[in-house]
Amino acid sequence: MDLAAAELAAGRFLEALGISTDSESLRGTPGRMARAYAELFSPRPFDLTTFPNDEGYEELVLARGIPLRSVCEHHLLPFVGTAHIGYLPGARILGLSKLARVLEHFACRPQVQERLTKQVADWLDGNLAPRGVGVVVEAEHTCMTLRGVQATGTTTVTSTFLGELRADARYRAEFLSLTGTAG
Ligand SMILES: Nc1nc2c(ncn2[C@@H]2O[C@H](COP(=O)(O)OP(=O)(O)OP(=O)(O)O)[C@@H](O)[C@H]2O)c(=O)[nH]1
Ligand SMILES: [Zn+2]
Repeated sequence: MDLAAAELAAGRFLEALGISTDSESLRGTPGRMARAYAELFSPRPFDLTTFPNDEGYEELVLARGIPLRSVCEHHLLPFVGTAHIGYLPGARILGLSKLARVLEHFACRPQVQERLTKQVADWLDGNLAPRGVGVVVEAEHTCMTLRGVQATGTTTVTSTFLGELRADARYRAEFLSLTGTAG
């Protein structure tokens, strides 16, 4: 990332939109814009901490209501909401915080909600080798609610189910019921 170049470009962007940055209050705005977007596009590294599933726990492990913030790649406006991420353990279980960290990892980039949902599910599937994975994301896209069609209050729901959570309707129903997304 080149923050100085981003600040220069942000200043030119505002100028082109007829927004003067001459006042004391706006003087630092191009720099703040550059730093704000840099922050939104900088995922924090994390360790994949897993433990042996010594007890042979076979049921759903589910983190509900994980806060989500990302940026839509079409308008670079935020979308915010919650994600529910769960898996059916195989030989290993995952450190619980990592479910939120995986989400953050894929959210910190220009995104579309469908891809984000699938990337989280595929990452868990590939790195943890669980028997099944489920990811449901509910988010408000400000490009759709604050501007454009201005569909205030609309939320978008996306989901990906893999393995036994895809194949076995009982597990999927349990996931949807526990997350309150069964409809
Ligand atoms: N599928 C999908 N679309 C998204 C997402 N975030 C934003 N969009 C949509 O991306 C589309 C871009 O459409 P365009 O017609 O190129 O842009 P636009 O003229 O600003 O469209 P309007 O928002 O309808 O005014 C819009 O329909 C947005 O709602 C997302 O996560 N997934
Ligand atoms: Zn958008």
